[in-house]
Amino acid sequence: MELVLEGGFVVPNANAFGHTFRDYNVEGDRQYGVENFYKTNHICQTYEFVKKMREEYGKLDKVEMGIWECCELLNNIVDESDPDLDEPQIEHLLQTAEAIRKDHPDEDWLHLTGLIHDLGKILLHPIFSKLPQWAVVGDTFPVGCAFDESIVHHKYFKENPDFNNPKYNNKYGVYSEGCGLEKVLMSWGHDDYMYMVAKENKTTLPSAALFIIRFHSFYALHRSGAYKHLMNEEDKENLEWLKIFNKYDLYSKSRVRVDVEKVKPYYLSLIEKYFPAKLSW
Ligand SMILES: O[C@H]1[C@H](O)[C@@H](O)[C@H](O)[C@@H](O)[C@H]1O
Ligand SMILES: [Fe+2]
Ligand SMILES: [Fe+2]
Repeated sequence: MELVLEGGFVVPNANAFGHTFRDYNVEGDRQYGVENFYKTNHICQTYEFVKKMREEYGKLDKVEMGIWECCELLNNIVDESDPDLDEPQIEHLLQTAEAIRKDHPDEDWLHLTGLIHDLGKILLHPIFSKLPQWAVVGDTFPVGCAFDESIVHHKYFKENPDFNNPKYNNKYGVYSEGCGLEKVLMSWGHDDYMYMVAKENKTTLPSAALFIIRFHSFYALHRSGAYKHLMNEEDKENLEWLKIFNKYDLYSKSRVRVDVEKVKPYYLSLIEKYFPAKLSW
């Protein structure tokens, strides 16, 4: 009973644990850990915290390495916020990229976006002083304005200091109608970091790719349609690509293995096309 979409990527009806995807309410050890993760995440991600992290990690002075090198470093990293997957991250990157390639064979930029979208999780590695999980993974949301009800485990925001700050706890907060997501500070994590890395290292990927990387965990926007009042025209166009991308990011999380050595030459050629050989991280 699998649903077949246009080109050939088959959307499975269960995640790696045999549950429906993104179900934050099923009972079990994994879910317990995920809920605890969001509790800390929602309490600690404040406007001040995000500003500090963007400043520190925006320096990109931690290490020099290539894109593929980083993929390999992610080999032992497991994301504790994810209710659908507990495989090492490199599997997820290749599964996403390969699923996109099946349905959109000519959009090579989108294949590469699939491969690199989660590379920011390298912040969990000891070379980045091993940031805690709550500051790297999980869904993201704007800070500096009210936390929308559609964000997973919303109740934990009550303990976030910004929740009671009148500067931040209303619809627009520090932003204005149609100001553009470019200007919006998002909770700190792998998305914003990888966006900075790609941009500052002068990738030639199109703007839709950078948008996908930066906002792929922003489910309140691309799944629930919240925060639309902050978007500008360019955001609206890019959001369509993000929605296409999300299907592969989410539903390729199954136990299907990818033959790394077989697909590696193809991805190395894309990396060469869109990135310098070494990047500053
Ligand atoms: O748990 C997951 C995981 O951390 C993903 O990488 C992120 O993009 C998702 O938004 C999140 O729900
Ligand atoms: Fe992600
Ligand atoms: Fe992902």
